[in-house]
Amino acid sequence: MEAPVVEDLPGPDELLAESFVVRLPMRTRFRGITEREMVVFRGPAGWGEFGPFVEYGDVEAAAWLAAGIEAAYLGPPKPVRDTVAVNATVPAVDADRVAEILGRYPGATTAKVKVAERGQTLADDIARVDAARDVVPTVRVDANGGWSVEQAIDAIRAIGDVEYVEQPCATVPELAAVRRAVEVPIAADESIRKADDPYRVVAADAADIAVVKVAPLGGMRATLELADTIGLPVVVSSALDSAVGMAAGVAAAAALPRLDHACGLGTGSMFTDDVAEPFVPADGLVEPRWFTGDLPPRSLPRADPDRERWWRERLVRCHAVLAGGPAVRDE
Ligand SMILES: O=C(O)CCC(=O)c1ccccc1C(=O)O
Ligand SMILES: [Mg+2]
Repeated sequence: MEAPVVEDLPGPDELLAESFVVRLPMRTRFRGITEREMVVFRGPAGWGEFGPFVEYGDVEAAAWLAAGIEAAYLGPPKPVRDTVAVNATVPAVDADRVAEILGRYPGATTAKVKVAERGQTLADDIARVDAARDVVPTVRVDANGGWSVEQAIDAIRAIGDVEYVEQPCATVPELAAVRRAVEVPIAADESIRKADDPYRVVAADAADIAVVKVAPLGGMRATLELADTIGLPVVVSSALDSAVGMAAGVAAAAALPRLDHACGLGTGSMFTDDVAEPFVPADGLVEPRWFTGDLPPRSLPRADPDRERWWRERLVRCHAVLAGGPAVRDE
């Protein structure tokens, strides 16, 4: 794990002093989940989020805590733009639901459509992508590593023209093989977000675009640093963050010297409730906002008490990882 992002790592009690464990129900199943839980906590620079997916081990999850601490203690980096274009995100739903989902992203001209979902067929993917093409001019797809090289090549040819294909296969060599075989640009997501070495993607010529997510990369500044050194155009995307985590994603996107693609920062509309006013696009754009004041406490969607305990204990363990305590590894 990298060095802590703030000079003096605040203690776990301080992080939890003004914090809430929240549960955000989702409108539509996404990535196999129907609700998100996370901790939001307040520091001198505003609110930060700690919401690693529940299956992540403590070492991987510690990067998410580093990102939350950066938000709460350092605040956002200096922006270079006032607005960030966002894509609509379409889960692996039936084609007849696509228009309704796209309706939650007012003015968005780019849709990211999930494909290669287990239990579905290529025909389902094509129908879903075509339904999105009926509504927006630009469509990208995200397979989340669900295809073999052969399947990816066949599917990409069958799906036809798209802006790019995100993570068609699970591994870097597979991405490189697909990229050599097709004309369509390839974006790397998991190969950056979950990799020991995100630069392997570049060394292997495996991608045209890097998808970057602030929380798993350990913060806004770490994301800007990666974007600066990786030598690929980047797309900043959410990790299904609450409005507090989204603020950090939007802030990172707003601070990038160069940003050519719509970002995956519109997922606030997937929740039926949020910890603060969500980032809903207007004309396909979101504006940076930073949460420093009181969050509306009575309307906060709180998690069950046993889940609260689980999250607080998890935060304390991840804090120990950041503090460089006894060496721990995820299996
Ligand atoms: O990029 C987007 O449009 C939304 C974010 C998204 O798809 C996502 C959200 C949480 C976890 C993984 C992913 C992903 O890109 O695979
Ligand atoms: Mg992805």
